[in-house]
Amino acid sequence: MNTREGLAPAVRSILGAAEGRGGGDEPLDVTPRSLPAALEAAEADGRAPIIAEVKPTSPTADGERTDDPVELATAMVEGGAAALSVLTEPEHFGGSPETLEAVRTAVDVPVLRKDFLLREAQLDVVGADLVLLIARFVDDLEGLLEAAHQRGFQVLVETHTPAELEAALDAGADIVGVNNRDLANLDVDVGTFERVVDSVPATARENVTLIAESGVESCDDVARMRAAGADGVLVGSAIMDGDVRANTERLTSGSTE
Ligand SMILES: O=C(O)c1ccccc1NCC(=O)[C@H](O)[C@H](O)COP(=O)(O)O
Repeated sequence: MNTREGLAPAVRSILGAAEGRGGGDEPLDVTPRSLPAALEAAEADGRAPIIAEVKPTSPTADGERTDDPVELATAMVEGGAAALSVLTEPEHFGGSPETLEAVRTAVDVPVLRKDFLLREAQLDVVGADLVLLIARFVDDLEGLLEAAHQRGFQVLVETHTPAELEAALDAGADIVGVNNRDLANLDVDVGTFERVVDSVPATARENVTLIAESGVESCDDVARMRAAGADGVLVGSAIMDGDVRANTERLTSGSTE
């Protein structure tokens, strides 16, 4: 573990649970749907490149959404989402590997497995088009990134600081997220993406797909992330809260109504 110092109790609890979770029996071999291609296709089609997240609950959410995750996911795709993110973390986010499997079967867009993966065997629990590795929490980022790539996964390496972004690029990440949510205290500041991306020379980010994560609520927020260099914008709460299809449509179409 990189460091747990100063982490919010909820995040310490998430990591404790992640350490105790097992893995798969043998290495998976996945054939992924391309995230960069899906983001580009959305743009070419006049849609903002949104990765919509099926997040039944979270430590910062009020209550839990109990409707069928496959119906939610399908509504997100009908609303124009370029890709989906599906929580598989069970204890704090109400997700499961089975949910991801069912969603991935039902849709034809790339699906990210959103979880707190710490060890190689945990990659082998369920197939997905991408897996998330959080730079702050993974001890051997380069090793786990390579292990995921060997299985065919695309990898979204999540960062929050300039140092983490540089470490992700040094480790060979080609899809990098900047989380506007600080996992130390769960505060959200949508200026984080701009500051972190600005701190790294443009040449270092060439050929890297950049994803802005968390705290995006409005079309103005989406436009702001895109102007700062985001190739895709990952949105959870603002889509999960209310009519999922209408919320996705609003953000992908850029409508301000
Ligand atoms: O969302 C949380 O409450 C949370 C708490 C502790 C660790 C991680 C958490 N979220 C992870 C995420 O990255 C978000 O689910 C994702 O970026 C979407 O964020 P949002 O659009 O703000 O729901």
